Amino acid sequence: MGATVPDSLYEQLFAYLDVLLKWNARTNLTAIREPEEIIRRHFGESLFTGLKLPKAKTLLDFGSGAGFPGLPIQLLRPDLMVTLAESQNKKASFLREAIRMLGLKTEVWGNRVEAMPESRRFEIVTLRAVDNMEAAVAAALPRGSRHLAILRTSRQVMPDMPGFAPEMVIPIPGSEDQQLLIATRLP
Ligand SMILES: C[S@@+](CC[C@H](N)C(=O)[O-])C[C@H]1O[C@@H](n2cnc3c(N)ncnc32)[C@H](O)[C@@H]1O
Repeated sequence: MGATVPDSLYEQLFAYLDVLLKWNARTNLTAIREPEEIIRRHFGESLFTGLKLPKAKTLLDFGSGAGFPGLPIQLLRPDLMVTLAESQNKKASFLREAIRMLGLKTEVWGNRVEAMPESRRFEIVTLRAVDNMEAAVAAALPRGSRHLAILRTSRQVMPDMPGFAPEMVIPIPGSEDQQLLIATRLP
């Protein structure tokens, strides 16, 4: 991955890691606590996703948690208008702080995605590790105007995605069975 993630990004990624570790020591943002694991799993999978996504102007990260995959994607693709949707207050507060500290213009929607005005649509919607994938995909469908990008394990049942066709399933390098599913809206 080092060959494709620009060197200029590492300073920002380490700054993000630093603030995440500080917040995670006193509030539970992510169950993964080891910095090496955070880099490998959270950063690695998010950056891999960012490298594989089609060109677009807008992206919604559905249930962003501590910012994955949306925030590393934002760092990798500063041209993209990224919205991080996170319904838990403390996680949304962390995301606002990380964005301020990194000097980004990323939007945080600190509520459930279902509460967004119906008119809000995004070219790409990403979903990773959301608790109820079926319900989340159902809520994500009307928000995605072109693509859904779902990080899932190969053992999970393929979600029902009416109006979308699975286009690519890409294994995540270095993981046991994680994969990136990209689905495209049917014409
Ligand atoms: C298990 S965490 C995963 C976070 C992150 N995507 C990751 O991969 O580390 C799922 C997050 O989705 C949030 N969430 C679940 N349903 C949501 C909804 N409908 N709208 C906004 N956030 C939601 C939860 O609050 C939780 O923080």
